[in-house]
Amino acid sequence: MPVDFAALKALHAAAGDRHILDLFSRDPDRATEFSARADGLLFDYSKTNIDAQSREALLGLLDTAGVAEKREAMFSGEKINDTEGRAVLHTALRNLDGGPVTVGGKDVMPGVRDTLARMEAFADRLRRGEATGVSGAPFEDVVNIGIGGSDLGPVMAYEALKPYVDGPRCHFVSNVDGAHVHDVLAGLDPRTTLVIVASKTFTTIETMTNAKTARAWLVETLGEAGVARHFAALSTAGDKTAEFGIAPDLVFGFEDWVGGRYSVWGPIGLSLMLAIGPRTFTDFLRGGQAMDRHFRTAPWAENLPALLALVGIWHNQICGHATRAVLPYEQRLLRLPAYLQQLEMESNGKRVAMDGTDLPFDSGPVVWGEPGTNGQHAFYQLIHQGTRVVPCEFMVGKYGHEPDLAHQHELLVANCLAQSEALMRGRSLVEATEIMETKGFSGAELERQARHRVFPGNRPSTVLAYEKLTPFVLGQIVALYEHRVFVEGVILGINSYDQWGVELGKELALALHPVLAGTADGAGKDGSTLQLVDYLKT
Ligand SMILES: O=P(O)(O)OC[C@H]1O[C@H](O)[C@H](O)[C@@H](O)[C@@H]1O
Repeated sequence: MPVDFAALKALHAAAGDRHILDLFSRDPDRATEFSARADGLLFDYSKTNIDAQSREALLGLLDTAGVAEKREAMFSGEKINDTEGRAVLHTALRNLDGGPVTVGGKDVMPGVRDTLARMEAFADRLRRGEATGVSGAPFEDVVNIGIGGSDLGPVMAYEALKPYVDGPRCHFVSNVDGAHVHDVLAGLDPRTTLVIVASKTFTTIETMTNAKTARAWLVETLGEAGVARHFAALSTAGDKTAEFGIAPDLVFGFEDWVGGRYSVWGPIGLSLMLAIGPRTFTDFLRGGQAMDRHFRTAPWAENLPALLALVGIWHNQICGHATRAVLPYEQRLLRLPAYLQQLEMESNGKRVAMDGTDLPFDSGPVVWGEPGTNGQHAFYQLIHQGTRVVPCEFMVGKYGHEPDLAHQHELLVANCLAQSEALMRGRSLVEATEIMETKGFSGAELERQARHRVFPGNRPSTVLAYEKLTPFVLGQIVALYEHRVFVEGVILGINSYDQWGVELGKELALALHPVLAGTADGAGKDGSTLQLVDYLKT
Protein backbone atom coordinates (compact mmCIF):
# COMPACT_ATOMS: atom_id res chain seq x y z
CA MET A 1 0.00 0.00 0.00
CA PRO A 2 1.42 3.45 -0.82
CA VAL A 3 2.34 5.41 2.26
CA ASP A 4 0.63 8.62 3.25
CA PHE A 5 2.71 11.19 5.05
CA ALA A 6 -0.26 13.41 6.00
CA ALA A 7 -0.49 12.23 9.61
CA LEU A 8 3.24 12.67 10.13
CA LYS A 9 3.18 16.10 8.55
CA ALA A 10 0.35 17.06 10.87
CA LEU A 11 2.39 15.92 13.88
CA HIS A 12 5.35 17.90 12.62
CA ALA A 13 3.18 21.00 12.14
CA ALA A 14 1.62 20.57 15.57
CA ALA A 15 5.06 20.43 17.18
CA GLY A 16 5.70 23.91 15.75
CA ASP A 17 9.03 25.27 16.88
CA ARG A 18 9.22 22.97 19.87
CA HIS A 19 12.79 22.72 21.08
CA ILE A 20 14.60 19.37 21.19
CA LEU A 21 15.90 20.37 24.62
CA ASP A 22 12.29 20.49 25.87
CA LEU A 23 11.91 16.84 24.86
CA PHE A 24 14.85 16.03 27.13
CA SER A 25 13.36 18.08 30.00
CA ARG A 26 10.05 16.27 29.69
CA ASP A 27 11.56 12.80 29.51
CA PRO A 28 14.65 12.10 31.62
CA ASP A 29 15.09 8.74 29.87
CA ARG A 30 14.94 10.22 26.39
CA ALA A 31 18.57 9.41 25.54
CA THR A 32 18.11 5.68 26.15
CA GLU A 33 14.58 5.58 24.82
CA PHE A 34 15.61 7.16 21.55
CA SER A 35 18.67 4.99 21.03
CA ALA A 36 19.19 1.46 19.82
CA ARG A 37 22.07 -0.98 19.87
CA ALA A 38 23.22 -3.78 17.63
CA ASP A 39 26.25 -6.01 18.25
CA GLY A 40 28.26 -3.25 19.91
CA LEU A 41 26.97 -0.31 17.83
CA LEU A 42 25.02 2.48 19.49
CA PHE A 43 22.70 4.64 17.40
CA ASP A 44 21.48 7.70 19.30
CA TYR A 45 18.72 9.67 17.58
CA SER A 46 17.52 11.46 20.70
CA LYS A 47 18.84 14.82 19.48
CA THR A 48 16.13 15.01 16.81
CA ASN A 49 12.65 16.43 17.13
CA ILE A 50 11.06 12.99 16.94
CA ASP A 51 8.86 12.27 19.98
CA ALA A 52 7.08 9.09 21.04
CA GLN A 53 4.01 9.89 18.96
CA SER A 54 5.86 10.71 15.77
CA ARG A 55 8.06 7.66 16.24
CA GLU A 56 4.94 5.50 16.51
CA ALA A 57 3.65 7.00 13.28
CA LEU A 58 7.01 6.52 11.60
CA LEU A 59 7.14 2.88 12.68
CA GLY A 60 3.65 2.52 11.23
CA LEU A 61 5.07 3.35 7.80
CA LEU A 62 7.05 0.12 7.87
CA ASP A 63 3.87 -1.93 8.10
CA THR A 64 1.96 0.16 5.58
CA ALA A 65 4.77 -0.16 3.07
CA GLY A 66 5.19 -3.90 3.76
CA VAL A 67 8.88 -3.58 4.59
CA ALA A 68 9.04 -6.95 6.38
CA GLU A 69 7.69 -8.86 3.36
CA LYS A 70 9.91 -6.95 0.95
CA ARG A 71 12.92 -7.56 3.18
CA GLU A 72 12.34 -11.31 3.00
CA ALA A 73 11.74 -11.05 -0.74
CA MET A 74 15.17 -9.44 -1.08
CA PHE A 75 16.99 -11.94 1.11
CA SER A 76 15.33 -14.89 -0.57
CA GLY A 77 16.31 -13.91 -4.09
CA GLU A 78 13.07 -12.58 -5.56
CA LYS A 79 13.56 -10.25 -8.50
CA ILE A 80 12.81 -7.07 -6.62
CA ASN A 81 14.83 -4.99 -9.11
CA ASP A 82 11.93 -5.29 -11.51
CA THR A 83 12.93 -2.69 -14.11
CA GLU A 84 15.98 -4.84 -14.82
CA GLY A 85 14.40 -8.19 -13.94
CA ARG A 86 17.05 -8.97 -11.35
CA ALA A 87 17.31 -10.27 -7.83
CA VAL A 88 19.18 -8.16 -5.25
CA LEU A 89 21.48 -10.47 -3.39
CA HIS A 90 24.62 -8.74 -2.23
CA THR A 91 23.70 -10.26 1.13
CA ALA A 92 24.49 -13.71 -0.33
CA LEU A 93 28.13 -12.62 -0.68
CA ARG A 94 28.40 -12.45 3.11
CA ASN A 95 26.07 -15.34 3.90
CA LEU A 96 29.15 -17.20 5.10
CA ASP A 97 27.54 -20.00 7.03
CA GLY A 98 23.91 -19.42 6.14
CA GLY A 99 21.56 -21.65 4.23
CA PRO A 100 20.86 -21.86 0.52
CA VAL A 101 19.72 -18.79 -1.41
CA THR A 102 17.90 -19.51 -4.62
CA VAL A 103 17.46 -17.45 -7.73
CA GLY A 104 15.19 -18.95 -10.36
CA GLY A 105 15.22 -22.25 -8.45
CA LYS A 106 19.03 -22.46 -8.30
CA ASP A 107 21.05 -22.16 -5.09
CA VAL A 108 23.63 -19.42 -5.66
CA MET A 109 25.68 -20.18 -2.55
CA PRO A 110 27.96 -22.89 -4.02
CA GLY A 111 29.05 -20.40 -6.71
CA VAL A 112 29.58 -17.65 -4.14
CA ARG A 113 31.70 -19.92 -1.95
CA ASP A 114 33.66 -21.22 -4.91
CA THR A 115 34.58 -17.73 -6.11
CA LEU A 116 35.45 -16.61 -2.59
CA ALA A 117 37.72 -19.65 -2.20
CA ARG A 118 39.44 -18.85 -5.52
CA MET A 119 39.96 -15.24 -4.43
CA GLU A 120 41.37 -16.41 -1.10
CA ALA A 121 43.73 -18.91 -2.73
CA PHE A 122 44.99 -16.25 -5.12
CA ALA A 123 45.36 -13.70 -2.34
CA ASP A 124 47.30 -16.15 -0.18
CA ARG A 125 49.62 -17.05 -3.04
CA LEU A 126 50.20 -13.42 -3.97
CA ARG A 127 50.77 -12.33 -0.39
CA ARG A 128 53.27 -15.20 0.14
CA GLY A 129 55.12 -14.10 -3.00
CA GLU A 130 54.21 -17.29 -4.88
CA ALA A 131 51.96 -15.68 -7.48
CA THR A 132 54.48 -13.43 -9.17
CA GLY A 133 54.83 -11.32 -12.26
CA VAL A 134 56.70 -12.52 -15.36
CA SER A 135 60.07 -11.49 -13.93
CA GLY A 136 59.52 -13.76 -10.92
CA ALA A 137 59.43 -10.76 -8.57
CA PRO A 138 56.55 -10.62 -6.09
CA PHE A 139 53.78 -8.09 -6.54
CA GLU A 140 54.27 -5.02 -4.38
CA ASP A 141 51.59 -2.77 -5.84
CA VAL A 142 48.04 -3.38 -6.96
CA VAL A 143 46.19 -0.94 -9.20
CA ASN A 144 42.40 -1.27 -9.16
CA ILE A 145 40.92 0.28 -12.28
CA GLY A 146 37.18 0.79 -11.93
CA ILE A 147 34.61 3.49 -11.40
CA GLY A 148 31.42 3.96 -9.39
CA GLY A 149 30.72 0.84 -7.38
CA SER A 150 33.80 -0.82 -8.84
CA ASP A 151 35.96 1.85 -7.24
CA LEU A 152 34.24 3.52 -4.31
CA GLY A 153 33.69 0.37 -2.24
CA PRO A 154 37.25 -0.93 -2.40
CA VAL A 155 38.90 2.49 -2.06
CA MET A 156 36.65 3.48 0.85
CA ALA A 157 37.32 0.19 2.67
CA TYR A 158 41.06 0.20 1.90
CA GLU A 159 41.42 3.67 3.38
CA ALA A 160 39.23 2.74 6.35
CA LEU A 161 41.24 -0.38 7.15
CA LYS A 162 44.77 0.94 6.64
CA PRO A 163 45.88 -0.31 10.09
CA TYR A 164 45.12 -3.84 8.89
CA VAL A 165 47.04 -3.60 5.60
CA ASP A 166 49.93 -6.06 5.62
CA GLY A 167 49.98 -6.95 1.94
CA PRO A 168 50.67 -5.03 -1.26
CA ARG A 169 49.95 -1.30 -1.52
CA CYS A 170 46.74 -0.55 -3.40
CA HIS A 171 46.12 2.31 -5.77
CA PHE A 172 42.85 3.26 -7.37
CA VAL A 173 42.25 4.71 -10.81
CA SER A 174 38.73 5.75 -11.73
CA ASN A 175 38.53 9.05 -13.63
CA VAL A 176 38.73 9.01 -17.43
CA ASP A 177 40.91 12.09 -17.01
CA GLY A 178 44.31 10.78 -18.12
CA ALA A 179 45.84 12.64 -15.21
CA HIS A 180 44.53 9.97 -12.86
CA VAL A 181 46.03 6.90 -14.51
CA HIS A 182 49.17 8.86 -15.39
CA ASP A 183 49.83 9.97 -11.85
CA VAL A 184 49.18 6.54 -10.36
CA LEU A 185 51.31 4.60 -12.85
CA ALA A 186 54.11 7.18 -12.72
CA GLY A 187 55.29 5.92 -9.36
CA LEU A 188 55.05 2.20 -10.14
CA ASP A 189 57.23 -0.54 -11.58
CA PRO A 190 55.33 -2.76 -14.04
CA ARG A 191 57.42 -5.78 -12.98
CA THR A 192 55.97 -5.69 -9.48
CA THR A 193 52.49 -4.35 -10.29
CA LEU A 194 49.23 -6.25 -10.61
CA VAL A 195 46.48 -4.41 -12.49
CA ILE A 196 42.93 -5.32 -11.60
CA VAL A 197 40.26 -4.30 -14.08
CA ALA A 198 37.10 -4.04 -12.02
CA SER A 199 33.95 -3.64 -14.05
CA LYS A 200 30.72 -5.48 -13.63
CA THR A 201 29.80 -4.93 -17.28
CA PHE A 202 33.34 -4.67 -18.69
CA THR A 203 32.03 -1.98 -21.03
CA THR A 204 32.28 1.17 -18.90
CA ILE A 205 34.14 3.64 -21.06
CA GLU A 206 36.23 5.16 -18.30
CA THR A 207 37.42 1.80 -17.01
CA MET A 208 38.09 0.28 -20.42
CA THR A 209 40.01 3.38 -21.52
CA ASN A 210 42.15 3.40 -18.37
CA ALA A 211 42.65 -0.37 -18.65
CA LYS A 212 43.98 0.03 -22.20
CA THR A 213 46.34 2.77 -21.05
CA ALA A 214 47.62 0.57 -18.22
CA ARG A 215 47.96 -2.35 -20.63
CA ALA A 216 50.10 -0.28 -23.01
CA TRP A 217 52.22 0.91 -20.07
CA LEU A 218 52.81 -2.65 -18.95
CA VAL A 219 53.44 -4.07 -22.43
CA GLU A 220 56.08 -1.41 -23.06
CA THR A 221 58.27 -2.95 -20.36
CA LEU A 222 57.13 -6.57 -20.17
CA GLY A 223 55.82 -7.27 -23.67
CA GLU A 224 52.48 -8.88 -24.53
CA ALA A 225 53.44 -11.91 -22.46
CA GLY A 226 53.13 -9.77 -19.35
CA VAL A 227 49.39 -9.23 -19.72
CA ALA A 228 48.31 -12.73 -18.71
CA ARG A 229 50.33 -12.60 -15.47
CA HIS A 230 49.85 -8.96 -14.51
CA PHE A 231 46.16 -8.40 -15.19
CA ALA A 232 43.16 -9.71 -13.27
CA ALA A 233 39.51 -8.98 -13.98
CA LEU A 234 36.45 -8.71 -11.77
CA SER A 235 33.36 -8.87 -13.88
CA THR A 236 30.10 -10.54 -14.80
CA ALA A 237 31.20 -10.55 -18.47
CA GLY A 238 33.63 -13.46 -18.85
CA ASP A 239 33.62 -13.26 -22.67
CA LYS A 240 34.84 -9.67 -22.65
CA THR A 241 37.63 -10.31 -20.14
CA ALA A 242 39.00 -13.02 -22.44
CA GLU A 243 39.04 -10.58 -25.37
CA PHE A 244 41.17 -8.25 -23.26
CA GLY A 245 43.71 -11.05 -22.80
CA ILE A 246 43.10 -11.77 -19.14
CA ALA A 247 43.95 -15.31 -18.10
CA PRO A 248 40.83 -17.26 -17.08
CA ASP A 249 42.29 -18.16 -13.68
CA LEU A 250 42.62 -14.45 -12.90
CA VAL A 251 39.01 -13.68 -13.76
CA PHE A 252 36.73 -13.54 -10.73
CA GLY A 253 33.15 -13.48 -11.84
CA PHE A 254 29.90 -12.57 -10.20
CA GLU A 255 26.26 -12.50 -11.15
CA ASP A 256 23.90 -9.72 -12.19
CA TRP A 257 22.15 -9.88 -8.80
CA VAL A 258 25.04 -7.95 -7.28
CA GLY A 259 24.47 -4.25 -7.93
CA GLY A 260 27.58 -2.16 -8.61
CA ARG A 261 27.20 -0.03 -5.49
CA TYR A 262 26.63 -3.14 -3.39
CA SER A 263 29.54 -5.13 -4.78
CA VAL A 264 32.47 -4.58 -2.39
CA TRP A 265 31.63 -7.82 -0.57
CA GLY A 266 32.57 -10.07 -3.49
CA PRO A 267 35.16 -10.08 -6.27
CA ILE A 268 35.09 -6.26 -6.51
CA GLY A 269 36.69 -6.35 -3.05
CA LEU A 270 39.72 -8.29 -4.33
CA SER A 271 42.15 -5.37 -3.98
CA LEU A 272 41.06 -4.99 -0.36
CA MET A 273 41.48 -8.71 0.25
CA LEU A 274 44.99 -8.65 -1.23
CA ALA A 275 45.89 -5.76 1.06
CA ILE A 276 44.43 -7.01 4.35
CA GLY A 277 44.46 -10.75 3.71
CA PRO A 278 41.60 -13.24 3.37
CA ARG A 279 41.14 -13.78 7.12
CA THR A 280 40.71 -10.08 7.82
CA PHE A 281 38.49 -9.71 4.76
CA THR A 282 36.30 -12.43 6.26
CA ASP A 283 35.95 -10.29 9.40
CA PHE A 284 34.59 -7.53 7.17
CA LEU A 285 32.08 -9.99 5.67
CA ARG A 286 31.15 -11.19 9.15
CA GLY A 287 30.33 -7.63 10.17
CA GLY A 288 28.00 -7.33 7.18
CA GLN A 289 26.46 -10.69 8.00
CA ALA A 290 25.89 -9.63 11.62
CA MET A 291 24.03 -6.55 10.41
CA ASP A 292 21.94 -8.73 8.05
CA ARG A 293 20.97 -10.90 11.00
CA HIS A 294 20.11 -7.86 13.10
CA PHE A 295 18.08 -6.33 10.28
CA ARG A 296 16.08 -9.54 9.80
CA THR A 297 15.44 -10.31 13.45
CA ALA A 298 15.44 -7.18 15.63
CA PRO A 299 12.03 -5.65 16.34
CA TRP A 300 11.49 -2.50 14.32
CA ALA A 301 11.78 -0.19 17.33
CA GLU A 302 15.28 -1.55 17.95
CA ASN A 303 16.24 -2.15 14.36
CA LEU A 304 19.11 0.11 13.34
CA PRO A 305 18.57 0.13 9.56
CA ALA A 306 14.85 0.79 10.07
CA LEU A 307 15.51 3.58 12.57
CA LEU A 308 18.10 5.26 10.35
CA ALA A 309 15.61 5.09 7.50
CA LEU A 310 12.77 6.52 9.56
CA VAL A 311 14.93 9.36 10.83
CA GLY A 312 15.87 10.01 7.20
CA ILE A 313 12.22 10.03 6.09
CA TRP A 314 11.29 12.31 8.99
CA HIS A 315 13.94 14.89 8.12
CA ASN A 316 13.55 14.80 4.37
CA GLN A 317 9.95 13.97 3.44
CA ILE A 318 8.27 15.26 6.60
CA CYS A 319 10.39 18.24 7.75
CA GLY A 320 11.50 19.13 4.22
CA HIS A 321 15.26 19.17 4.83
CA ALA A 322 16.61 18.31 1.41
CA THR A 323 20.14 17.33 2.34
CA ARG A 324 21.88 15.34 5.01
CA ALA A 325 25.50 15.49 6.06
CA VAL A 326 27.47 12.39 6.98
CA LEU A 327 30.24 13.43 9.33
CA PRO A 328 32.56 10.64 10.44
CA TYR A 329 34.93 11.63 13.22
CA GLU A 330 37.37 9.10 11.86
CA GLN A 331 39.97 10.30 9.38
CA ARG A 332 40.15 6.88 7.74
CA LEU A 333 36.50 7.14 6.76
CA LEU A 334 37.41 10.01 4.45
CA ARG A 335 35.92 8.26 1.42
CA LEU A 336 32.77 7.12 3.23
CA PRO A 337 30.73 10.22 2.29
CA ALA A 338 31.57 9.67 -1.39
CA TYR A 339 30.73 5.98 -1.03
CA LEU A 340 27.41 6.82 0.61
CA GLN A 341 26.66 9.40 -2.07
CA GLN A 342 26.61 6.64 -4.65
CA LEU A 343 24.89 4.15 -2.37
CA GLU A 344 22.11 6.53 -1.36
CA MET A 345 21.73 8.91 -4.26
CA GLU A 346 22.04 6.37 -7.07
CA SER A 347 19.65 4.08 -5.20
CA ASN A 348 16.99 6.49 -4.03
CA GLY A 349 17.33 9.47 -6.36
CA LYS A 350 14.31 8.49 -8.46
CA ARG A 351 11.27 10.42 -9.66
CA VAL A 352 8.80 7.68 -10.42
CA ALA A 353 7.32 4.96 -8.28
CA MET A 354 7.66 1.24 -9.05
CA ASP A 355 4.53 1.39 -11.22
CA GLY A 356 5.91 4.26 -13.32
CA THR A 357 3.67 6.96 -11.89
CA ASP A 358 5.11 10.25 -10.66
CA LEU A 359 6.33 10.11 -7.09
CA PRO A 360 3.94 12.21 -5.00
CA PHE A 361 6.72 13.32 -2.64
CA ASP A 362 10.44 14.02 -2.71
CA SER A 363 12.77 11.07 -3.17
CA GLY A 364 16.12 10.60 -1.44
CA PRO A 365 18.09 13.54 -0.05
CA VAL A 366 21.35 15.03 -1.25
CA VAL A 367 24.02 13.29 0.81
CA TRP A 368 27.34 14.97 1.46
CA GLY A 369 30.03 15.23 4.10
CA GLU A 370 33.63 15.17 5.17
CA PRO A 371 35.43 13.77 8.15
CA GLY A 372 35.41 15.82 11.32
CA THR A 373 37.21 17.80 12.52
CA ASN A 374 38.14 19.10 9.05
CA GLY A 375 34.56 19.93 8.14
CA GLN A 376 34.28 22.10 11.25
CA HIS A 377 36.77 24.51 9.76
CA ALA A 378 35.06 24.54 6.40
CA PHE A 379 31.28 24.21 6.13
CA TYR A 380 29.98 23.89 9.67
CA GLN A 381 29.38 27.65 9.65
CA LEU A 382 26.41 27.04 7.36
CA ILE A 383 25.24 24.06 9.38
CA HIS A 384 25.15 26.14 12.55
CA GLN A 385 23.99 29.52 11.30
CA GLY A 386 22.79 29.16 7.71
CA THR A 387 19.11 29.57 6.93
CA ARG A 388 18.68 25.95 5.89
CA VAL A 389 18.61 23.07 8.35
CA VAL A 390 21.03 20.25 7.53
CA PRO A 391 20.37 17.09 9.56
CA CYS A 392 23.78 15.73 10.55
CA GLU A 393 24.80 12.12 11.00
CA PHE A 394 27.88 11.93 13.19
CA MET A 395 29.97 8.78 13.57
CA VAL A 396 32.66 8.20 16.12
CA GLY A 397 34.63 5.37 17.70
CA LYS A 398 35.57 4.87 21.32
CA TYR A 399 39.14 3.90 20.43
CA GLY A 400 41.52 4.87 17.68
CA HIS A 401 44.29 2.64 16.38
CA GLU A 402 47.07 4.80 17.80
CA PRO A 403 47.33 4.09 21.54
CA ASP A 404 50.23 6.55 21.79
CA LEU A 405 47.92 9.28 20.54
CA ALA A 406 44.95 8.53 22.80
CA HIS A 407 44.90 12.17 23.92
CA GLN A 408 44.24 13.20 20.31
CA HIS A 409 41.44 10.67 20.08
CA GLU A 410 39.83 12.16 23.18
CA LEU A 411 39.94 15.56 21.57
CA LEU A 412 38.37 14.10 18.44
CA VAL A 413 35.51 12.54 20.42
CA ALA A 414 34.99 15.76 22.39
CA ASN A 415 34.67 17.68 19.14
CA CYS A 416 32.14 15.25 17.72
CA LEU A 417 29.91 15.32 20.78
CA ALA A 418 30.30 19.09 21.14
CA GLN A 419 29.11 19.67 17.58
CA SER A 420 26.04 17.52 18.10
CA GLU A 421 25.34 19.35 21.36
CA ALA A 422 25.93 22.80 19.86
CA LEU A 423 23.52 22.10 16.99
CA MET A 424 20.80 21.25 19.47
CA ARG A 425 21.55 23.81 22.17
CA GLY A 426 22.43 26.85 20.10
CA ARG A 427 23.16 30.22 21.69
CA SER A 428 20.33 32.64 22.39
CA LEU A 429 20.35 36.39 21.81
CA VAL A 430 20.40 36.88 25.59
CA GLU A 431 23.50 34.71 25.94
CA ALA A 432 25.20 36.34 22.97
CA THR A 433 24.39 39.80 24.35
CA GLU A 434 25.91 38.93 27.71
CA ILE A 435 29.09 37.76 26.02
CA MET A 436 29.37 40.93 23.95
CA GLU A 437 28.67 43.14 26.95
CA THR A 438 31.71 41.66 28.67
CA LYS A 439 33.67 42.69 25.60
CA GLY A 440 32.63 46.32 26.09
CA PHE A 441 29.82 46.71 23.55
CA SER A 442 26.67 48.66 24.34
CA GLY A 443 23.54 50.14 22.75
CA ALA A 444 22.67 49.44 19.12
CA GLU A 445 26.15 48.16 18.33
CA LEU A 446 25.83 45.63 21.17
CA GLU A 447 22.64 44.25 19.64
CA ARG A 448 24.06 44.20 16.12
CA GLN A 449 27.20 42.38 17.22
CA ALA A 450 25.23 39.99 19.42
CA ARG A 451 22.84 39.04 16.61
CA HIS A 452 25.78 37.83 14.49
CA ARG A 453 26.74 35.52 17.33
CA VAL A 454 23.36 33.86 17.82
CA PHE A 455 23.08 30.14 17.03
CA PRO A 456 19.44 29.21 16.46
CA GLY A 457 20.00 25.69 17.78
CA ASN A 458 17.24 23.10 17.70
CA ARG A 459 19.06 21.52 14.76
CA PRO A 460 18.82 17.73 14.58
CA SER A 461 21.66 15.28 14.53
CA THR A 462 22.26 11.61 15.21
CA VAL A 463 25.36 9.83 16.46
CA LEU A 464 26.46 6.35 15.46
CA ALA A 465 29.04 5.22 18.01
CA TYR A 466 31.23 2.13 17.78
CA GLU A 467 34.13 0.66 19.74
CA LYS A 468 36.82 0.80 17.10
CA LEU A 469 36.88 0.84 13.32
CA THR A 470 37.79 -2.81 12.85
CA PRO A 471 37.01 -4.76 9.65
CA PHE A 472 33.97 -6.23 11.44
CA VAL A 473 32.67 -2.80 12.44
CA LEU A 474 33.21 -1.41 8.95
CA GLY A 475 31.18 -4.34 7.62
CA GLN A 476 28.41 -3.53 10.08
CA ILE A 477 28.38 0.15 9.11
CA VAL A 478 28.32 -0.47 5.35
CA ALA A 479 25.55 -3.07 5.64
CA LEU A 480 23.64 -0.77 7.99
CA TYR A 481 23.57 1.95 5.35
CA GLU A 482 22.70 -0.54 2.60
CA HIS A 483 19.66 -1.69 4.52
CA ARG A 484 18.73 1.86 5.45
CA VAL A 485 18.64 2.67 1.74
CA PHE A 486 16.47 -0.41 1.18
CA VAL A 487 13.98 0.58 3.88
CA GLU A 488 13.74 4.18 2.66
CA GLY A 489 13.29 2.92 -0.90
CA VAL A 490 10.47 0.56 0.10
CA ILE A 491 8.69 3.31 2.05
CA LEU A 492 8.99 5.66 -0.92
CA GLY A 493 7.79 2.90 -3.24
CA ILE A 494 10.73 3.23 -5.63
CA ASN A 495 13.19 0.80 -7.17
CA SER A 496 16.44 1.37 -5.28
CA TYR A 497 18.36 -1.02 -7.51
CA ASP A 498 18.34 0.46 -11.00
CA GLN A 499 20.12 3.61 -12.17
CA TRP A 500 18.62 4.76 -15.46
CA GLY A 501 19.52 8.32 -14.58
CA VAL A 502 23.16 7.75 -15.44
CA GLU A 503 22.45 6.67 -19.02
CA LEU A 504 21.59 9.86 -20.91
CA GLY A 505 24.87 11.61 -20.11
CA LYS A 506 26.81 8.50 -21.20
CA GLU A 507 24.96 8.39 -24.53
CA LEU A 508 25.45 12.07 -25.23
CA ALA A 509 29.16 11.85 -24.34
CA LEU A 510 29.59 9.04 -26.86
CA ALA A 511 27.85 11.14 -29.52
CA LEU A 512 29.90 14.26 -28.67
CA HIS A 513 33.26 12.55 -28.73
CA PRO A 514 33.50 12.52 -32.55
CA VAL A 515 32.30 16.13 -32.69
CA LEU A 516 35.19 17.14 -30.42
CA ALA A 517 37.56 15.00 -32.44
CA GLY A 518 36.41 16.80 -35.59
CA THR A 519 35.15 13.64 -37.32
CA ALA A 520 31.46 14.54 -37.04
CA ASP A 521 29.58 17.80 -37.17
CA GLY A 522 27.40 19.09 -34.39
CA ALA A 523 24.15 19.13 -36.34
CA GLY A 524 21.19 19.37 -33.99
CA LYS A 525 23.26 20.50 -31.00
CA ASP A 526 22.26 23.60 -29.04
CA GLY A 527 24.20 26.85 -29.29
CA SER A 528 25.86 26.54 -25.90
CA THR A 529 27.17 23.04 -26.57
CA LEU A 530 28.49 24.12 -29.98
CA GLN A 531 30.19 27.19 -28.54
CA LEU A 532 31.89 25.10 -25.88
CA VAL A 533 32.92 22.42 -28.40
CA ASP A 534 34.40 25.16 -30.51
CA TYR A 535 36.37 26.52 -27.56
CA LEU A 536 37.50 23.16 -26.18
CA LYS A 537 38.33 21.14 -29.27
CA THR A 538 42.02 20.82 -29.91
O1 LIG B 1 31.25 -1.92 -12.80
P1 LIG B 1 30.84 -1.22 -14.03
O2 LIG B 1 29.97 -2.05 -14.91
O3 LIG B 1 32.06 -0.72 -14.77
O4 LIG B 1 29.99 0.03 -13.63
C1 LIG B 1 30.53 1.10 -12.90
C2 LIG B 1 29.47 2.09 -12.48
O5 LIG B 1 28.97 2.76 -13.61
C3 LIG B 1 27.59 2.85 -13.89
O6 LIG B 1 27.38 3.95 -14.72
C4 LIG B 1 26.67 2.94 -12.71
O7 LIG B 1 26.17 4.23 -12.52
C5 LIG B 1 27.30 2.49 -11.41
O8 LIG B 1 26.29 1.93 -10.64
C6 LIG B 1 28.39 1.48 -11.63
O9 LIG B 1 28.90 1.10 -10.38
